[in-house]
Amino acid sequence: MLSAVAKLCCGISYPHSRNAAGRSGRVGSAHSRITVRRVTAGLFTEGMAEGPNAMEMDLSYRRQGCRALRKALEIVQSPDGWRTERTEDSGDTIYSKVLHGNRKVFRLEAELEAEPDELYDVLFVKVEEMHQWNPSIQHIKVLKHIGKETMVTHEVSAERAGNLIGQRDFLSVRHSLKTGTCIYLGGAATHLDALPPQPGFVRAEDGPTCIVVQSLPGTPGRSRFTWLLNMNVKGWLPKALVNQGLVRSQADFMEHLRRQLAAKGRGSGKQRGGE
Ligand SMILES: CC(C)CCC[C@@H](C)[C@H]1CC[C@H]2[C@@H]3CC=C4C[C@@H](O)CC[C@]4(C)[C@H]3CC[C@]12C
Repeated sequence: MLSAVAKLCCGISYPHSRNAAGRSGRVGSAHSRITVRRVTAGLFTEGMAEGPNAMEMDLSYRRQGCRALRKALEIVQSPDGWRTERTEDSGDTIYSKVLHGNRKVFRLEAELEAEPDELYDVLFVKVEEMHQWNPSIQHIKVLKHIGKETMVTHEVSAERAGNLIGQRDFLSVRHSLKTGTCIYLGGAATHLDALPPQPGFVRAEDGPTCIVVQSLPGTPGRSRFTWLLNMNVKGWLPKALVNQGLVRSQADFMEHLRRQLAAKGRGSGKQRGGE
């Protein structure tokens, strides 16, 4: 499953280069494949990139996004070493695992009242609106779109998010992948010359992180939601406090996401309630 997704991830990100590589027959070594991609990618990002450097940058962000998703999936799908951190009344469970280098990551498993496509819309397409329904976020700005699947975003957490951790900002590459019944959202910290760390802000690092949303066979309108939170909040803070804050913000996020999905449902007449 994992390797299939990893292949899809890279394949779908470069469908045009895959065709070009196929036509020219240069699919032999990894090196020749990369060469073909370099040449063809620019043709399809016209209008977004200016000049050869910008083209290279776009390609680099695509690669970073793809790699982030692949790495995050590796972590989230690894079967061993998870312990239950917390079970919510909603049925959500948060598991944690300590990775090499002593980094603790959190995996949240939930079922949601929404189709994968709806979640794709709320969490990826309309990412800039997230602060409107999630008080842990002060603002999110898409700084760069690279095709439909990849973007570079700047995120600022609200002062109250994570309680004692304090406000943070993040610069991330976000990459998405849709298959028939599943959506994958991956992300990782990145760099953008135009947005170096801001004075007065501690720049935290998100990722490799991912959200996987799968439709549930036999229950239309519901999906299974898996979220890997893998964050270096930076700064000098006691580990126990950081980990507590992270679990808390993960649980809070779900509460607000559910509320938003319910509100959207009512808006479109899908659900009745509150009258
Ligand atoms: C503990 C403190 C420092 C931070 C608390 C806020 C955390 C939970 C916030 C800050 C930025 C947020 C992320 C911003 C952007 C995205 C991309 C989207 O496609 C899925 C959700 C995701 C991945 C958010 C998850 C929640 C998030 C990580």
